[in-house]
Amino acid sequence: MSSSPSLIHRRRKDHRRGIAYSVLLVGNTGTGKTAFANNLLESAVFPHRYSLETPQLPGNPRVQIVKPTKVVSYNSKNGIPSHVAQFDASREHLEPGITITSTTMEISTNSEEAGSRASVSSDGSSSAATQQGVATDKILFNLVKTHGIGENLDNRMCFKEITAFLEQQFDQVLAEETKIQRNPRFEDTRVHVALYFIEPTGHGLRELDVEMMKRLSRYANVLPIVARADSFTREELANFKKNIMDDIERYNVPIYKFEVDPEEDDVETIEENQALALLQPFAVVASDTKNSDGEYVRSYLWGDAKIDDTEISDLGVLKNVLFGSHFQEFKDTMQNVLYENYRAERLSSVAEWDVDQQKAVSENKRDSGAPSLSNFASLITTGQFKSSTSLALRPQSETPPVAVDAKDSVMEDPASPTLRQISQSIRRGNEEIINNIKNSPRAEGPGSPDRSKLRNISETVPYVLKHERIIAKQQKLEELEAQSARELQKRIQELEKKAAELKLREKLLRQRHLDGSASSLRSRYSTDSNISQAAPQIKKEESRTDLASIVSGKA
Ligand SMILES: Nc1nc2c(ncn2[C@@H]2O[C@H](COP(=O)(O)OP(=O)(O)OP(=O)(O)O)[C@@H](O)[C@H]2O)c(=O)[nH]1
Repeated sequence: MSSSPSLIHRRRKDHRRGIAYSVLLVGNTGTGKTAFANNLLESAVFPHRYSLETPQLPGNPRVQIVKPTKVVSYNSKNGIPSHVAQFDASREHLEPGITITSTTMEISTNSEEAGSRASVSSDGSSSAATQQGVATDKILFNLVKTHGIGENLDNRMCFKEITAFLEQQFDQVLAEETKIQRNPRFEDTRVHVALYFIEPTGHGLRELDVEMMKRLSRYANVLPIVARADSFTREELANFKKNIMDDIERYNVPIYKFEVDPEEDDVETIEENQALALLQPFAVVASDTKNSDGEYVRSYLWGDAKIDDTEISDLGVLKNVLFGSHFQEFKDTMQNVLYENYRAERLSSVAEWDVDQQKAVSENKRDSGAPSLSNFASLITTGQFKSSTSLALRPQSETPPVAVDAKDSVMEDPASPTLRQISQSIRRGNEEIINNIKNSPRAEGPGSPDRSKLRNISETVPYVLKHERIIAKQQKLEELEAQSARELQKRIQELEKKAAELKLREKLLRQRHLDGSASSLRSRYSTDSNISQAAPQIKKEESRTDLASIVSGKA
């Protein structure tokens, strides 16, 4: 396929800015994501949560930070979006829910490295750089990291925050694509690869792992990673890897598999992919310590282990897969499979709103040529458009059901007639439009109704997406407010309980004080020595009864 001049122009610009590539590190807290990120970049870019020192840059002159770490999730305290705040690793655990951060770096590769690192793609052809006909020397690398997974009592919030973030990156590209006038400075931040760090339990996958990987795989190529692999003996590691892969098969988790196509792939690619498939899940050992030779090592009581040693860690292989052999493959799969599916679903849903609106207008015998924006506005005001109903296909699940909160279950309730109706009519409407366009060449005329429907879609999409984001933020705020109200209520109850306890104590003390005065009175005025001896035997319970009756009874 020949490239148009404008496409070539855009590619040249991309080349100048660097090829955008995003990797997401997800996993429970403490699984070694930060150490791994620093090892991946061979540079102390990221501070650890427990370390108060900001890392001294750079260990690696080829890595330049273009945009420092910032919070990109909508995570708020007092209703102020935290993405305006700078990220502070030592305070991350104080935030509710989880935090997602993004750091953009420019990785320079000299021509030799560009040849070896980013040249061989899965189909044996040359990759990103050479396919574009220019020598690549820059990758605009966006590293996204999650913080705080597994720290909350209820981890359901994590799923929502991560998928909302990934979805938002897709939406931004979709909105940009449908604009008549595109922004030449638009930055594509869609995630190409998600590395999911599995805790080294030695057993297999947990429900959280299965659910998280399933959700991630709708938006990115997911690679499961065995974290802190030095926790195992050789045999234990082999067993753990096997258990993980068995669970992935059993629960139908659509991770990225290094599959081969004997008809398409050359022998070398087939052998490489087969070896990588056998190695999956990659087991990594990470460290922030360097030995005197400048190599990253983990120093144990019994000696040092080099983290690049392929005998003990798959880190080197993984690096090569990410930046070398599968660089282009990951980009292509995300764009051509994951994003395209998402886009088709999204546009279908928007098309349906338009179709419904036009139907409603024609039923009311009004002009059906209303502009899309007003269609959209009326959808919102009439409540026909429910932003929270994402119609993207859910992957088939055999997972044991994970409890979802009430709002979720309402949103995703298959029995919900509105959602089902919307979904069915979207498909019908969309198929109809596509069929009409395919079957009738005349329909491609500038004035045809299908053409105008498509134009309406492209005009409507950015507004729909923007509205959805506003609604999502509003929902998030409401959730946070509800959470604060619950916490406040709990605190009030605790304080009331404490106050009651204090009151009781005060009463007891006063009683005891009165009892003390009574006994001293008795000892002072009583002539009978027995009475004064009996007085200290008054029990605590008795002290609560009427002092006068005790005194009169015993006197
Ligand atoms: N034994 C072992 N320890 C590791 C490994 N990688 C990291 N660690 C240690 O594990 C601890 C946590 O590592 P981090 O890299 O901060 O973990 P993280 O996943 O980024 O943690 P959060 O920032 O809380 O999400 C640190 O003490 C690391 O030195 C590893 O491969 N093996």
